[in-house]
Amino acid sequence: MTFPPARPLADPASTDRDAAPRRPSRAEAEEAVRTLLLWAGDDPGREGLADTPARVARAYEEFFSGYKEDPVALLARSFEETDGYDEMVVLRDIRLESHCEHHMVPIIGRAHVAYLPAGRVVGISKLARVVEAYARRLQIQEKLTAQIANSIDSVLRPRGVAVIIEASHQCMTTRGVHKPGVAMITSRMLGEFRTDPAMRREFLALTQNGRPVPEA
Ligand SMILES: Nc1nc2c(ncn2[C@@H]2O[C@H](COP(=O)(O)OP(=O)(O)OP(=O)(O)O)[C@@H](O)[C@H]2O)c(=O)[nH]1
Ligand SMILES: [Zn+2]
Repeated sequence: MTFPPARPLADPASTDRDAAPRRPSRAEAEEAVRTLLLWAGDDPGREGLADTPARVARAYEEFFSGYKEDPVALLARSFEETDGYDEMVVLRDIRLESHCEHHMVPIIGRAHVAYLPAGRVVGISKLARVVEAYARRLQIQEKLTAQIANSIDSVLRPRGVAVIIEASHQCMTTRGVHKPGVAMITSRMLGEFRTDPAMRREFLALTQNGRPVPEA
């Protein structure tokens, strides 16, 4: 099973007008940044901005590197020698850096991920890498939360998966409604986390201790 980008980019050589948009060249991306600099009211030719289009293109490669990641491959390697360990595995406070798909500005926060092993466990860094693979795309928080939980569920087939994301959206703090300090909290509970209130309570007790959400 693979989780490709929502709509894969077309082959650059394609002439099919109905195909998905082709990936532009780096030069075209830099030209687009120059246009935005002009739109902002500045002079892209002045010294301080001369290298900015190239820097922005590089930054975008980093911010949106998740499109190249395959979360299924990240989770594919699991370990069965656990001596029957079947309690909750929780990764708390995974730093989350994403970008909102409406305004392309940062979403900053943290994610908590848990699962209930059914015979197999996965390297813990891989759970953090799955968070990163989906976060480094254009997102809304609800979809990000669901994608993380669904991919762990479908690859690892555990007895349950729980994901909570607490994040601050720069599109709400630095523009528009200007409401700093507001945290958006989303969760997705699958399997026993959904059906067993005691299991859910234990996960919440382990992860929710009232610390403030990092500011965006
Ligand atoms: N549900 C959800 N909404 C989000 C997320 N990130 C940003 N938004 C919201 O998406 C909405 C987009 O609304 P629009 O009315 O199209 O955009 P806008 O005119 O810029 O709206 P304002 O932000 O209110 O100025 C805004 O309310 C954003 O706050 C997210 O992760 N989940
Ligand atoms: Zn936004």
